[in-house]
Amino acid sequence: MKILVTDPVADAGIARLRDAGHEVETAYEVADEELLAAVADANALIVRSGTEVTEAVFEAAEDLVIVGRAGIGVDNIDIDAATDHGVIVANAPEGNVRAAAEHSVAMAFAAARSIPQAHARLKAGEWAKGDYLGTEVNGKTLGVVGLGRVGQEVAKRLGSLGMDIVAFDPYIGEERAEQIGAELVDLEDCLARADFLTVHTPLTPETENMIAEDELATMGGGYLINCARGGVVDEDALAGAVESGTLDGAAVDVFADEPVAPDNPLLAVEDIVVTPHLGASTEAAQEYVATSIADQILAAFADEPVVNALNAPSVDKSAFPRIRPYIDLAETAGKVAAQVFDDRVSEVTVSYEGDIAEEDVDLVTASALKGVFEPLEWQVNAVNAQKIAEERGIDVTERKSRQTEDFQSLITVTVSDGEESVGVCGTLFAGDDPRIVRIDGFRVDAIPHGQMLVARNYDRPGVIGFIGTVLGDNDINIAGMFNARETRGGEALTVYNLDQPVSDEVRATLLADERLIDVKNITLNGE
Ligand SMILES: NC(=O)C1=CN([C@@H]2O[C@H](COP(=O)(O)OP(=O)(O)OC[C@H]3O[C@@H](n4cnc5c(N)ncnc54)[C@H](O)[C@@H]3O)[C@@H](O)[C@H]2O)C=CC1
Ligand SMILES: O=C(O)C(=O)COP(=O)(O)O
Repeated sequence: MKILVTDPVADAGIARLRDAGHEVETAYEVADEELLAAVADANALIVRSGTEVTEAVFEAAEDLVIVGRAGIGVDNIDIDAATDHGVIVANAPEGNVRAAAEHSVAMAFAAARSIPQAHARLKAGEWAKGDYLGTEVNGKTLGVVGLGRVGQEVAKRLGSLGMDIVAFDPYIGEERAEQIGAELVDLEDCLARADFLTVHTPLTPETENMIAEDELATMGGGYLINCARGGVVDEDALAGAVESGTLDGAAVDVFADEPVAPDNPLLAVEDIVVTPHLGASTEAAQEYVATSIADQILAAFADEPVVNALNAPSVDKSAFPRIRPYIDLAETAGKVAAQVFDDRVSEVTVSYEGDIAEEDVDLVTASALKGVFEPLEWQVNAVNAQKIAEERGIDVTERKSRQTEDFQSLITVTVSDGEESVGVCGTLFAGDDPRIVRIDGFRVDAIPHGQMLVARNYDRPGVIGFIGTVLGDNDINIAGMFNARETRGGEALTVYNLDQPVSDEVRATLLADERLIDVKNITLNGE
């Protein structure tokens, strides 16, 4: 497999991929056509914040399985487009949290004690001791906007240095805030009370420019620190507020456009400390995020759970071995159901009975949908199956029951057009041997494999012989068969394993016999 890396990541991550036998290619600072050309034959792409992963990238990269973000923020990745193209997007949300928190604390001190400004003057030979009178954090109030992973670590660190903590985060519980000693308040209160305001939200349509002129005026003094994302704080407004003395200073690590343009207003203001997006740039953080992304890419290649996938059903790693065989079984049952039904599907029900009903089955249901949709020739995988169902107005229902009649675990995929329906039940013999045990109510025992034929016929003497003769005359070898009937002389269903598919012509010959009701080719993988 080929992995393209377009932002610098730690060697340890690259080595892990190469050691697993994959080809890793680096192409830094590529964009537009160059990026599209580089990614065209890639199976995985690794980025940090420097690469814009747009819809065009997913269109150009037909074999792409996963985009790994070696870090947290994914605002540079079009996740909807990834989902549409069935590509997993995963990040490494833990590895650089401490690095980002420490940098935020460092930036608070840098701004409050004018460290970079004093440093520059001293290096230039000037002893400007009298020009700097700093602010202590001890006894002051820290306002945290976004009390997530990084925000909490900053709160803990600055709390231990004697600061009172107020926080604005509509999506965090009181209890969690209390545990770290933060008082949850509304944004207005947070701004008004903060001597230091530190921003730690992701960049989303909701947070874009959430701190602008009015909000800075509400602060009315103190320091603003932004080590989250440029674009959350309005750059012109911040430059203006510090320049005019509305704020005492600011420290900014992230910018709306990176690399930052020389005429960015924040660069021109003496009391704004800036760093070039260094929050995650520590050895430990980079090693952690690079190896975490490498592991997730290897998992994706092996069809194993991708632990930090942002657009795919997740599953607990320890539970995965238990559900793994059911993922394939559900896909098979879905494929058989769709091919036997052969009509417009508007409803899909996936039912779980027995032991499997106790598991987290999101991935199994997605796999069943993949099976249902695949014969219809849509580009489907477990990442986009649910979304495709939604977009096409197909109702998906999941049912679970711990009770089961005959099997330890049973999965039934039922497809319907709102009136007619076909259900296909699958189970695992001896824990890993897949069997189809019911098709449209008929009890069968079919090994789902390769090319199959499902024939519906009236239970009359000679029918099976007739089918065998027609197949034989046409050089189609029967590898196995199973016949089931409702009642003597009633309807019957026969499942054949064949060595090759039945042509339309042969099908027509079979259907010309009045004893036959229907004949369906079923194509599965695994030949
Ligand atoms: N400068 C750097 O190098 C680094 C920057 N980051 C950035 O720091 C930010 C925070 O990262 P994490 O803490 O890991 O994310 P997180 O997802 O753990 O926390 C974000 C918090 O923001 C809150 N939030 C979302 N919308 C909000 C809104 N409208 N108002 C108030 N709060 C809101 C969420 O509820 C959540 O608690 C991200 O933007 C990330 O990209 C992270 C690491 C390094
Ligand atoms: O992880 C994040 O969100 C960061 O902002 C770090 O960005 P970087 O990997 O240094 O480009």
